[in-house]
Amino acid sequence: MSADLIDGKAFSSRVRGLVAAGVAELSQQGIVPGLAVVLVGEDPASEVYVRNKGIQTREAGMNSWEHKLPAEASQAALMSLIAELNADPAVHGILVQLPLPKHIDAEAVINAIDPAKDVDGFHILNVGLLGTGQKAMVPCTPLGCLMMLRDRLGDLSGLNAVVVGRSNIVGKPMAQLLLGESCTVTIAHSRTKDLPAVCRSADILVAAVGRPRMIPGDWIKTGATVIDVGINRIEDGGRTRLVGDVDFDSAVEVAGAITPVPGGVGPMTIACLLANTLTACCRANGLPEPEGLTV
Ligand SMILES: Nc1nc(=O)c2c([nH]1)NC[C@@H]1CN(c3ccc(C(=O)N[C@@H](CCC(=O)O)C(=O)O)cc3)C=[N+]21
Repeated sequence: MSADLIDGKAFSSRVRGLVAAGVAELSQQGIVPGLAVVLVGEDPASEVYVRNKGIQTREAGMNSWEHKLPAEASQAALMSLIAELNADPAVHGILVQLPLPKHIDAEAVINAIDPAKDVDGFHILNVGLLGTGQKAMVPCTPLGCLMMLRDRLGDLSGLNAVVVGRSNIVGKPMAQLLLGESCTVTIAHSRTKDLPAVCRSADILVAAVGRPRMIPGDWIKTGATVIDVGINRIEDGGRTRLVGDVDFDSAVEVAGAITPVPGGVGPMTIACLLANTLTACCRANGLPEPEGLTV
């Protein structure tokens, strides 16, 4: 048996099409959504990623700004940039690329962002809104995963969902979203007892641990839907390539459906960033929210 592939690349291009249509509608009222991305320091991988975001933002018809600060930039300099972006009515979304250099208090920076412009959904206000089932800005990666799950499975209620990984960025918000869909949710992590057995109980398995190919096929229930959030760069015969947290070759034999890496969750993350920027812009202007792009 071989699992169906959940094509995140194709799905993300549909999402970006919906965003572009929403942006075009807004433009008739003279409104252009804008996303500001802040990058501190010069990590080559981050720069590639930030450049891709900029390209896709402009392709959707939105304004895009990149603010690059040197690695040694002070906390105060970063805070004053955030204050400027908060006050700028042309900026509807603010993303501060993580991780930040060690001398910067990342929590303080994130919580200084206007929650209405927090398109990453990392501000404590948005975390609390999501946790209490209220309208929030939802973190992009979990939002993209949920879109793919709904598309594949329709109603998720009553399904056993296991999220492996408890990060604030993916694991915890993913679990909240699945609970909101009435799944029975387990958050597993490095201290979980008998992780293989816990994973085998999952109808929906979301892997977000950041350890290359950690989850083999024999941890997966036959027919399960597997969402692989991991994007790990590994050495393979002198070359580097990307692999997920799931051992794709063995998992594909057991799962009912699985996201590949690359071409799965990654492209959906960027598409959802654009979706959140459109949503933030609509809310800022008191307009109805785009359909199919929010939870
Ligand atoms: N505040 C903040 N928000 C983020 O959302 C955020 C961040 N900081 N810091 C870095 C991580 C990383 N991240 C990725 C998104 C898409 C791909 C992506 O599209 N990957 C392609 C492969 C790209 C390649 O070939 O390298 C894929 O999976 O198909 C990768 C990585 C968002 N992040």
